[in-house]
Amino acid sequence: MSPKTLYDKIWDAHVVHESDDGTCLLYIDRHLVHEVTSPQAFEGLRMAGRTVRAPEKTIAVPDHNVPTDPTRLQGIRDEMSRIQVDTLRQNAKDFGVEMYDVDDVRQGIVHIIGPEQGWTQPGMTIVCGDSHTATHGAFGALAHGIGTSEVEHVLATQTLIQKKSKNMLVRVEGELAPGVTAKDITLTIIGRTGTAGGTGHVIEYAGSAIRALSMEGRMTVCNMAIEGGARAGLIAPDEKTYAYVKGRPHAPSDADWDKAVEYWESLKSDEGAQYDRIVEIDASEIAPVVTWGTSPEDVLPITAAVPSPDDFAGGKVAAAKRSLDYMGLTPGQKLSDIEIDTVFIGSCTNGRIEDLREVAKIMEGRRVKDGIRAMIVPGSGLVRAMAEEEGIAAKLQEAGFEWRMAGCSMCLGMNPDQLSPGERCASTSNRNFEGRQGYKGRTHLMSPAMAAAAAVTGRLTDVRDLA
Ligand SMILES: CC(C)[C@H](C(=O)O)[C@@H](O)C(=O)O
Ligand code: SF4
Repeated sequence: MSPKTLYDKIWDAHVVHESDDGTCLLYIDRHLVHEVTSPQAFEGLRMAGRTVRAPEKTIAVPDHNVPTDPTRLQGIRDEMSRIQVDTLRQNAKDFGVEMYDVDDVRQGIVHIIGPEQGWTQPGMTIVCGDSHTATHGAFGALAHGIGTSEVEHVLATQTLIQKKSKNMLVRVEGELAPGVTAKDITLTIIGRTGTAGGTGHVIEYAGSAIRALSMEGRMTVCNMAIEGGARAGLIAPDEKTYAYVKGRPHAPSDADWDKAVEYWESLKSDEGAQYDRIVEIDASEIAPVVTWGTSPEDVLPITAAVPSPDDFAGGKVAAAKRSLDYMGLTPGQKLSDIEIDTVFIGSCTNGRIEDLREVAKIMEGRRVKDGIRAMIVPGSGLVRAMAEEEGIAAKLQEAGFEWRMAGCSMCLGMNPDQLSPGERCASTSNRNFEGRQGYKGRTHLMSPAMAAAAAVTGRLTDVRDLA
């Protein structure tokens, strides 16, 4: 048998049928559903008189539209958002799908609660009507973002029609320098390969720097695979993965656990497996980075200066000009001189407990600069509860942060947490597109540590320089 990649193995284990043109029907192990991309899918089922094929493998949670202040418990004021969340509630009830509602401590961003509740496990196929489903790949699960018509197909059949992607390997070897985190790794990769670098591929992240990351860090890396153009991101499971999954509400237990681990042990790319593309990165060369433009590939070390359109070629010249204009930046300006108005810590990229601990560590003995709006939005009710129990929440509030309830929040402008026109934000989220965080809002992507440093000084700041 020829050597297989991790992607090949999970793929092969889930093919139900293959057509002559290579189109496959894949069995889906887990289906995560949120309020934005599911209403028409459930409506389609209803009109066709169908049921949900495997409600026990389906879980619903509202996250994008929910306000993150406690008033949401009295009902959502915005009509569109209220209708979407009410519709999810009704659909979950009608079709027998479990839902973590806004008053449930398990509620949170769909990609945070999947792993947290043990729904996400190695070797599984996982889908969600959301592009950042790639996050779950950190467990060695094949996790695809899908569209609403596919959501309907999966609800009805528990299968997905897919063509196999190519294999891409991103190997990050060596040790990270102090102040450099998983977010810097994933942004640096996209800076290097571009937002189209992974097109048509599933990326497997490997190498000693990836192995050294916690599960939280690995989720941060896989979360942004989609920003690098890939169909999914994957990391082979290991002892850290098993330790994270073990004991979670939906994880296998007792004899099932042993059987599961035995299978998970086989989920590694074989020696000699072929990749269509290989990218190698030296971890020791990665710096704390920020984005300067309106694409996640616009990445530079914080020690650099704002580029000039002349630094680019082809279509990128005009794109850079437009970006700089939108971002209100001048070529040659030092990145660390850029003043910010807002700091957002949260999202499915960096809203986990480890991220909040990192921020708390940086804020030790420091305060949010006067006049800066800084908010922390835990990725789930459980992350929030854990941070409160550990005393992190109180410390961060004392340091000047707002402490919110779980949701996508300011990661995208679908709920009340938004930037005003022209406002500039140091953000731990994953997209810096025009208007992403609010009309004419300006986003700089970075790690939680770097966002905390920006909160202290009121400008983009090298976390290594904090006095
Ligand atoms: C609203 C949803 C469909 C969207 C996605 O697919 O990613 C959102 O989560 C995002 O991050 O832009
Ligand atoms: S936190 Fe942001 S990126 Fe993640 S699912 Fe929500 S809107 Fe999408």
